[in-house]
Amino acid sequence: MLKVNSLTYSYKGVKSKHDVFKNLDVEFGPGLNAVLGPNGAGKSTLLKAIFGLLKYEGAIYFGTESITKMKTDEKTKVMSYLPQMDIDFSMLSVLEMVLLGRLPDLKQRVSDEDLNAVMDTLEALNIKDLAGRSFGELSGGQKKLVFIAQTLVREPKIILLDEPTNSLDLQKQLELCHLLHRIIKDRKIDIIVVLHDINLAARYADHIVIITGEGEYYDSGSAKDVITEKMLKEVYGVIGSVTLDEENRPVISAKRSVRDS
Ligand SMILES: Nc1ncnc2c1ncn2[C@@H]1O[C@H](COP(=O)(O)OP(=O)(O)OP(=O)(O)O)[C@@H](O)[C@H]1O
Repeated sequence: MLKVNSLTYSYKGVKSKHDVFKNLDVEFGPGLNAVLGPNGAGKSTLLKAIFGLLKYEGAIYFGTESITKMKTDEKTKVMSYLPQMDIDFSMLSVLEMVLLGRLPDLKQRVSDEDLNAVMDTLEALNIKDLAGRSFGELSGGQKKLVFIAQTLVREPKIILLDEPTNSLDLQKQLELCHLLHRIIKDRKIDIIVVLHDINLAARYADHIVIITGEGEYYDSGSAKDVITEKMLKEVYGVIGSVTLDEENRPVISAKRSVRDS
């Protein structure tokens, strides 16, 4: 699976430089990986680095292959990526938007295989009825599901999703996590997902990576091992309790910020 070795990255502006990571080491596990951490920790930056959108120091490996050294077209075959920021308007239909997800493999003519893959993905996300609608007219949550479909319609080895549950209602959040599990099982791929909902991560993730507000590695492992009252306080600055549900998964109840006495 993916391994990040000694990742160092700073955003360089015209006047200033913002250090995000200094020698960050992270190892992901098989299946569904959740990346947790407070605002500004560097979660999106980590996904961008993995997908090759940033010039960083360090090395990222997929098994024994160096992702850092891969050419862009090789990288897009191995991975697909859903960024946090989506475009909001497009004249394309939902079907055409999702078809764009297969762009790296598309021939001059769209094949039945491409169309079937699009319709199967729309069906899996329960949005087949939107196929003919214009993307620009959809609600925020429906647009999000279309972008998720665009990411899933290809068949890469790794899928990177930055806050995919944002703007989805509760039922769709749960259905999406369930679907990700099904995809992992059916296609034998690995998924890395940035989440803010700790309970959702605890319920669905096979492996959790926690980054501090300073962009440092804090902990990783099973939900039961890493989601603790100590972690909530040290990483999120929150006083809360952690209990185990009937499936032995941690459930957090946040009580107050450490800043509020
Ligand atoms: N283009 C940029 N130029 C300068 N600084 C940036 C840029 N993008 C992000 N940053 C800074 O880098 C740090 C990490 O940002 P990043 O978006 O990776 O955090 P995050 O953990 O994904 O946050 P959030 O949970 O709020 O989405 C933040 O301090 C942010 O202000």
